[in-house]
Amino acid sequence: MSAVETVTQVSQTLSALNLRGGDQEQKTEPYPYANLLPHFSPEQYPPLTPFKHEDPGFRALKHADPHAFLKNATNVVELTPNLGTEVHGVNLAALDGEGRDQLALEVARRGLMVFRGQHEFIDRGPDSYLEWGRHFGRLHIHPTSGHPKDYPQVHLVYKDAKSSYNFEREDSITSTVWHSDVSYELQPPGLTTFFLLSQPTTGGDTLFTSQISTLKKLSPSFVAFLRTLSAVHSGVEQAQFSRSGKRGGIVRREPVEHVHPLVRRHPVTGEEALYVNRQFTTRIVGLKREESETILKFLYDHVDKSADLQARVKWQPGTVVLWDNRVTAHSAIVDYGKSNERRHGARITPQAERPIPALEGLELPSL
Ligand SMILES: O=C(O)CCC(=O)C(=O)O
Ligand SMILES: [Fe+2]
Repeated sequence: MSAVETVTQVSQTLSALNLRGGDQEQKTEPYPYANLLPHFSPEQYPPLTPFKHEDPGFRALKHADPHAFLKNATNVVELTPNLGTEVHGVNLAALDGEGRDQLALEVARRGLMVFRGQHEFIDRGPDSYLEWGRHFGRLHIHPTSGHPKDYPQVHLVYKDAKSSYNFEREDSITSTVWHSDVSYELQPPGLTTFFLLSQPTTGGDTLFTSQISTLKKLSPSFVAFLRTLSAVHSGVEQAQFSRSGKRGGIVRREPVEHVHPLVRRHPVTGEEALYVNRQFTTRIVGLKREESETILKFLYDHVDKSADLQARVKWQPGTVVLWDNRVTAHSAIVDYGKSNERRHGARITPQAERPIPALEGLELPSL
């Protein structure tokens, strides 16, 4: 083969490869949720201000049949005795105001609800997510997380081959971090909606636990003591994690710390729930450091190992999950890292009331 022939053959091979590359590109579908990819605007937000929260669950209490929103259900399964109901056949996108109120009440009662087949809800897009969330309360804007461009109220979780905006700890043996979302806020979230736009073939389930049941496991005299306590919840570590370059590296609102009762009462159901979590609770007010550390460690260990109080959601395309952030805790499971598949989730996070102490009149010191 002459040098010219060799060059011609090489260039033909290259153009064939290019062509194939081109073909491949044409065949690769554009990502349908590209408009919802994480965006890290450098915008700065002022501190959140207090507001009056009116819980939608109260309205449902007055309804003759608070389960009317489930009338089209084809299957309703209790995931565990302690928390979680899975529903098939109900289209969340079609729920009117009364239906949404009833949903809020049922999520308060069951802690967690999993709705399958919600493609319409998910595909309606971000304006519809905001309209949905506003029914339940003032929408929280996360101080550090990524959000779809122009929609700061939509909190995103995201991981693919190139990037990860999860709250992961490379220096830990576990990805399990039980938490109640943004509990450092003065008025942390209540009825919370979360769904995946993209998910790995396997893995990436989400764990939930009932903080009502966690409390019920403890002896009455210990619970009576816990009711007298309050604890500091801090957003400082999350902000530092972000400032260190992880999770987009943006802090849009200065981190805050607030004191909440260790045992809070749900405003609608009246149930008492443990309200501390390993991610954000830093110390119990008024106790010596060692006492605070020992009690918190005991409570976190109790949550960690109480598999009998937990439910695990396995995601399917079209799954929408709702939880009551006041009476549950949850954790992502990051077991899919090696597959390099995309996991992309969106959360709509209405804030609720300032946590109500189970012990009436409990003094909550301001920091
Ligand atoms: O990614 C998950 O499974 C849970 C994420 C999470 O904790 C949240 O969005 O609040
Ligand atoms: Fe969370």
